[in-house]
Amino acid sequence: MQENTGKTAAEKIFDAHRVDNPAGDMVVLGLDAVFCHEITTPVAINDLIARGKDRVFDPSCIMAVIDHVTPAKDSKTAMQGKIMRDWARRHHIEHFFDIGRNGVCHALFPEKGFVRPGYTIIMGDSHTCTHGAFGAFAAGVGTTDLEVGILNGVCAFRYPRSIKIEITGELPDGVFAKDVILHIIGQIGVNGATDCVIEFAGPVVAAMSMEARMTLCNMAVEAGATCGICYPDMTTVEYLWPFIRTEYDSRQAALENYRRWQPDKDAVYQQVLQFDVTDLPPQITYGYKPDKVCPVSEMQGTAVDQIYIGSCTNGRIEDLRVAARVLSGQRINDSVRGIVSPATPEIYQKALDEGIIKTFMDAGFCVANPTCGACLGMSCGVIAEGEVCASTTNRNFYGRMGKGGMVHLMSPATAAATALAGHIANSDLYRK
Ligand SMILES: CC(C)[C@H](C(=O)O)[C@@H](O)C(=O)O
Ligand code: SF4
Repeated sequence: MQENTGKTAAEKIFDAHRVDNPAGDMVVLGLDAVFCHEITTPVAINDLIARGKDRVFDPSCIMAVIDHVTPAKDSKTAMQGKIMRDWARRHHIEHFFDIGRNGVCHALFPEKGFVRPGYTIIMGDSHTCTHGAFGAFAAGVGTTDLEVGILNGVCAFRYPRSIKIEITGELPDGVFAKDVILHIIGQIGVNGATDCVIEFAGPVVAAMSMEARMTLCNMAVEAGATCGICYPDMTTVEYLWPFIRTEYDSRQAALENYRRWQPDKDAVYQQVLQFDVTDLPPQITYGYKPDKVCPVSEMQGTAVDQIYIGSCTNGRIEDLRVAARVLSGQRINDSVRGIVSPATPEIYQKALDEGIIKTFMDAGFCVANPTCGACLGMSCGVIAEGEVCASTTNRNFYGRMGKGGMVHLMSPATAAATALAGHIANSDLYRK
């Protein structure tokens, strides 16, 4: 622990939330929120019940959703939903999102205003790092930590080491946050940031929307990071304003307050890396690990069977807008099938209002309800053995979207262009 130097963003959050220092560099943090979904939470709930500890530390700090397989596809997933539902009712968990109001957790919870700069958040889900886009420390945890979090509102972590990644230059047309993060992971590798917090800094991040920052932070875990963090600024305040307007006299006042979660100038990093994205072409994965990354042009013409647009990485309204721009007025190739799943009901509604759903349907896409489903090969678009899916998701492990299937990760623009061509292709939004 550094005592006499400036602090990183994560160090500031840790120092403000420390409730105990059990041993060595372990720190027990007080939690601002515990997020829950129906795949990992029922295991924790059942264990707490078995141990006679069926309690929650503060129902107002628990946000829960049924999102991974919804509507349920079989008796097992129906039971997982039921356990969540009964638990939420029993403990008066108000922020519980069931069918009709449910969407992919990492898109839904920010949209509901549950994340704030400086917050500490845990969830039994590896992409909890997404919420660091707001300047929070948000980390995926296992069942034991989740149980302790639910019961006592605390979680033990090692005092964080941070890597600062400065993204400079200017993003070319048709190149997006997804291309940037794929490129970074391709360069630093799947272990490049193991057990570290990545701070995403620099002018390109400062110019990004909250949606784009979430895409960036979402894949921090694919480089091994505990969390990705973007610095809270006016973009953050603007996004949160509907939820915080009663707390602050002005946006400026909110910003002044949130600035304390930015790192100090003399903070000490394990590593500082720079990426100039001015000449970055659209990126794609070619193997079974997210660091097998190359320019889309190198994969041009590769056959695919299915195109999937959705997930906590790229199922937000901006993503659907970009894909719809590429598809506009055209039909996808007869040789492929397209599936789009807007990540939340609010995104779905916006996409309807803006005519985006019509664009997708006219193009020949199947519009699925908001759910993780196909992303982890559980429902709504599982691929067959030997099939290939062009996907806007975050994981390309062997069989991820279906046993024996292959996944290529890419941006929504590339996915839409691939759907039109019937094989991997750059979108015409990319002009170089
Ligand atoms: C089901 C859940 C535990 C899992 C995760 O933690 O990441 C899922 O969301 C995924 O993306 O594979
Ligand atoms: S959308 Fe995919 S990566 Fe994101 S939480 Fe769901 S299953 Fe995990």
